[in-house]
Amino acid sequence: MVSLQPCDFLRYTPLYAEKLDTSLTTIGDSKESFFLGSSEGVRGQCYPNQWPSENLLPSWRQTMECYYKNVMSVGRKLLGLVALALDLDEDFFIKIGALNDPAAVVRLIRYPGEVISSDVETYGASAHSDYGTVTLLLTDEVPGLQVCRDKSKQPRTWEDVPRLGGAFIVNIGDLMERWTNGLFRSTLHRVMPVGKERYSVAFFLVPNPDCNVECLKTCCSETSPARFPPILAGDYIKERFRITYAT
Ligand SMILES: O=C(O)CCC(=O)C(=O)O
Ligand SMILES: [Fe+2]
Repeated sequence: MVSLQPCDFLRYTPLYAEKLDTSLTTIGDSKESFFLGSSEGVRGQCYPNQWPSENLLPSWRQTMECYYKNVMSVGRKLLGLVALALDLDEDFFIKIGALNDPAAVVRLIRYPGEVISSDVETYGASAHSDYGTVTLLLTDEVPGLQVCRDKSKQPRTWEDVPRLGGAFIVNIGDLMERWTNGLFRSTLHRVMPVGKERYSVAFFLVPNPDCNVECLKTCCSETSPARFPPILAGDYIKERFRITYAT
């Protein structure tokens, strides 16, 4: 069994390395990407980012570190709003330590314009939901992103997600679905190839690996018992990554 450590993710991932829809028997997703984590805290020291040389990309490191800090601050605020919506204190997720040293990552993604062959079923990103709490996504003007509003219904219907200038697209992640007992359903989405190069920047707000994700008290009752057993965020994420890169 492959044992992936958090540091293994902070790197470049080549085309077809990942298959987000693990039920597919086709080749991997047609995208390449670069992952960046926090430069601060214990995590930043234990799992340093891999920076390209300053000569090659002047100021890139500072730009990305600044982006990471700012998007993290938006993510924290958003989790405060989620907590309020769930009848919890605004700082609930802070108080339980979910964001003490979070394993949140920024992912810079490039989808190539050309398709390898029209006979092969390929996706930029095959159907999936993100693993963490919420995802804040920025895209360029190239279409391709689609959402399935009702993931329990077959056959699935997909809708294009338009880009809104100056706004983030927000996805609910699977850990949030577990925390809320399905009240906040994780967003099933995919990226279709449209024959044009496309870029996006995703921020996956993943909590501390040692954070115990168990049904929130405001989300279960005698008539609506917890549907998911408690799990450590780190164990959950590691397993999802393992499957995504193994198939
Ligand atoms: O590129 C996009 O618009 C979406 C990317 C995505 O869903 C992901 O990386 O999880
Ligand atoms: Fe995604």
